[in-house]
Amino acid sequence: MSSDMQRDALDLWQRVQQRGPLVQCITNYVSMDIMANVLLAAGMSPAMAHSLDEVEEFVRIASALLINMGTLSSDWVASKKLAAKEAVAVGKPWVLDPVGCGATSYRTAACVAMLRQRPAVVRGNASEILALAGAAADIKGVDSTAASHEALDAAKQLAAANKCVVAVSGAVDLVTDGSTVLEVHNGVAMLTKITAAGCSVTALIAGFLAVAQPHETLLATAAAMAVFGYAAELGAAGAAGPGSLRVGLLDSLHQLAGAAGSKEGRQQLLQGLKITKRSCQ
Ligand SMILES: Nc1ncnc2c1ncn2[C@@H]1O[C@H](COP(=O)(O)OP(=O)(O)OP(=O)(O)O)[C@@H](O)[C@H]1O
Ligand SMILES: Cc1ncsc1CCO
Ligand SMILES: [Mg+2]
Repeated sequence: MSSDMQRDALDLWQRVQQRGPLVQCITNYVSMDIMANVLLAAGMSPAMAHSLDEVEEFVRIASALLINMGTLSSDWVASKKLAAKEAVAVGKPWVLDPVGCGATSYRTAACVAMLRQRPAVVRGNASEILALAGAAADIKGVDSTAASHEALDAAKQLAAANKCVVAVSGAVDLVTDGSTVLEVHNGVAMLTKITAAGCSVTALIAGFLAVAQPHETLLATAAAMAVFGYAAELGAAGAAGPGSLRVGLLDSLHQLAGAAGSKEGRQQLLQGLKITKRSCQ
């Protein structure tokens, strides 16, 4: 059975396929390859551009911007701040991935400083979102030690205080604007064994925002997470482990990009995308 939310998510995915947004990624050394491949398989155009000398000009030609705090260093922080400021100035949506927030004081402070640059969406794992909200949080480097629901109050507080959407990834992804909470029930646990799966889904969110109206930000974020998780489910069907899941995920994303163009494909997507409104907000 499909709901209005499934249909709206499908509509956004079709818009992504029609427009093929250019997503500028200021990311980390680990995620560059898989992130670019995820965006390409999803029908978008990735560009990894982080030099202080060109970030502002690049933001102006991009459809949306992703800023990721992995493999952090001070020169990159300067680029990230400049790019975020330009994105806000020219009205391009930008998305923050606070990788490893809470692991060191330097990283936490850098993530909090980026939060002040007005991202449209923040997507992190539960430990990262707890730390970003200033809650006592444990994190194992860049890996979460908490479940998504444990970070729901922190996510709602962050979203309300910063007028943005906050997404917490996990077994169930939670997406909130501070009042409404959407749940995404797609994905497979083995995704946590592929490095930068979370980084890649955050880049996908940026691409969805490029084709969404500002009032659609909450659903566009959930839709990106649902498409990614559903592709992982399809890719996991024939996978022997994380290596073949990584390949299967890319192949399935490409299949779902094509599916947006046929009646049977759209039916498959309506059945596969599992987005619901959380009843107990
Ligand atoms: N137990 C699980 N079951 C199903 N899907 C999961 C599970 N845990 C995570 N996922 C999915 O895996 C993806 C990555 O989420 P995760 O929380 O692992 O991100 P992350 O910690 O930021 O990853 P990374 O730092 O490696 O990029 C998301 O799409 C999420 O829905
Ligand atoms: C493993 C790792 N270390 C810094 S960034 C990154 C990618 C997953 O977040
Ligand atoms: Mg991460």
